[in-house]
Amino acid sequence: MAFAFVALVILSFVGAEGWSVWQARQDCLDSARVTTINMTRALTQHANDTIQAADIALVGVVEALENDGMDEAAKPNIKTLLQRTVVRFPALNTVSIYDSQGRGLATSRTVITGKFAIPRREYFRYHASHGDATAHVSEPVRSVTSGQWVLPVSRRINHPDGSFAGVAVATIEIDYFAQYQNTFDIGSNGAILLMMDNGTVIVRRPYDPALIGADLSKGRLYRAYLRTGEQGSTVLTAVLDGKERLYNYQRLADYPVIVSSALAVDDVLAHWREDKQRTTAIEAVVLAVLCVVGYRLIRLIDERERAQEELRQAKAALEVTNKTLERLSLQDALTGLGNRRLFDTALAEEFARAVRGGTSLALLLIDVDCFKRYNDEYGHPAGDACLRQIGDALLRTGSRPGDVAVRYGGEELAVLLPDTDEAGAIAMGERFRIAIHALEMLHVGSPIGMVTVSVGAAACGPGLDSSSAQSLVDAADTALYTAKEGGRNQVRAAAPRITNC
Ligand SMILES: Nc1nc2c(ncn2[C@@H]2O[C@H](COP(=O)(O)OP(=O)(O)OP(=O)(O)O)[C@@H](O)[C@H]2O)c(=O)[nH]1
Repeated sequence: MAFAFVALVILSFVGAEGWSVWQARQDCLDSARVTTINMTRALTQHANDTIQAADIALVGVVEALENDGMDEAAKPNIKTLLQRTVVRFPALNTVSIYDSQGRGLATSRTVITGKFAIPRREYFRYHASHGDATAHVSEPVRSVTSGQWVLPVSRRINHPDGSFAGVAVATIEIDYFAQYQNTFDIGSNGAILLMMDNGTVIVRRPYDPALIGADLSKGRLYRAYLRTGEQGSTVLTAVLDGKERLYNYQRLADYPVIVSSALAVDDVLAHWREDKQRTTAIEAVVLAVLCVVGYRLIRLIDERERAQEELRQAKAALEVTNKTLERLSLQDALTGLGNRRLFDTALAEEFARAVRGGTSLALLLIDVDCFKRYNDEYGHPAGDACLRQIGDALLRTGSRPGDVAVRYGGEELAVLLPDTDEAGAIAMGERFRIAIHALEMLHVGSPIGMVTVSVGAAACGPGLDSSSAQSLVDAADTALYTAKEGGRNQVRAAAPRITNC
């Protein structure tokens, strides 16, 4: 029972613990998901605003060029316009103008490090072949004017007749995005990614220049993006570093760029794990105390129940012993009949019952005839044996269950007969006398040579006064005396005065 209790407590604890661990893990991941959603939103807004700033700058530049022309005379003004534009939009690295052949016409930069021409650039070829007047965001490239990694945003410049006049390009330093990414707390294993919507990396945190321009279109995150659409969340193990992360991603509304932020599952759960270890240790101690106390308590209850059971058994044994002792204390050891004590108690009870119930009560006093001579002739032990046989005969000679047969004293026996009148008492006395005579025990000292008894019978009926019990005994004794006087071996009733009382 105590072990069952301990097992039950431990099982309940483990079950509840398992459920709460799962629940707490889910809660942590849910709140991390909200964090990544908010981060992604801020990063998306920032990327959108930055590209939009470049686009707005280009709109002004292209408008001015298309209105004022791009000939040699306009060049100084163009340069000033470009430099002012860069100053107005701090996100911009450079704003440059290229002619229809891809040759550099003007740039906001004062120093040009590379070859100032872009005929092979993807965006140049795009604008040369597309007449649309929208901004074009290209994959990151190394700037031809500064050599830095930049994100080009470009617009087509048209001649008045709508033919291709060249390209205006505003570049945003990749570092500008990287610095903004660094303002977020993503733990030691989180990640932020800005990529083209074809899977080409613009910049990633942790920063790695080797990753700029890398193709992640085969990656799991990109595949998740393709599956779910413009935005979503997912838990993935990154191919780049093998870390399991909770990702949130979103495509910019106006530009072909995707932003993703991610927190490592290990980082997310680290705090919780620390707390969990602490609380689990405390819970384990409490559980252990509970088990020990509960175990001891149940052992004590068991022991108490055992002690109570032993006590119950001892009490039952005692009751049996008491009953035996009580029976023995009321029994005559020689004849097995009741003893004088039993007679006195039974007489008082039966007499009271007869008074209460208005019934009759009879008493027989039975005395062995010439027993002194029997003893003298056959010896005292033989006398004892004779008395035993007489006792047996009394018990055998069908008295009613309520009758009480006792050894009244010495060789004198008595039988109390409830609800019996004088006639009944005489009849019963006769039956006893005959039964004893029928034993045919030799007695040379007796007038008829056999053991016989004399019986004195007395009875009393309704209207008794309760002090008359002794009168009944006296009457039976007198009757017995009369039987002896009358020659023994006979039944005599008491004088009418007694029996009709
Ligand atoms: N063996 C034996 N004898 C007993 C016992 N109790 C009484 N006696 C004897 O019974 C005898 C009774 O003798 P008495 O009272 O003189 O009467 P009786 O010889 O029977 O003569 P009557 O009663 O007149 O017929 C005595 O000798 C007692 O010793 C007993 O338990 N065992």
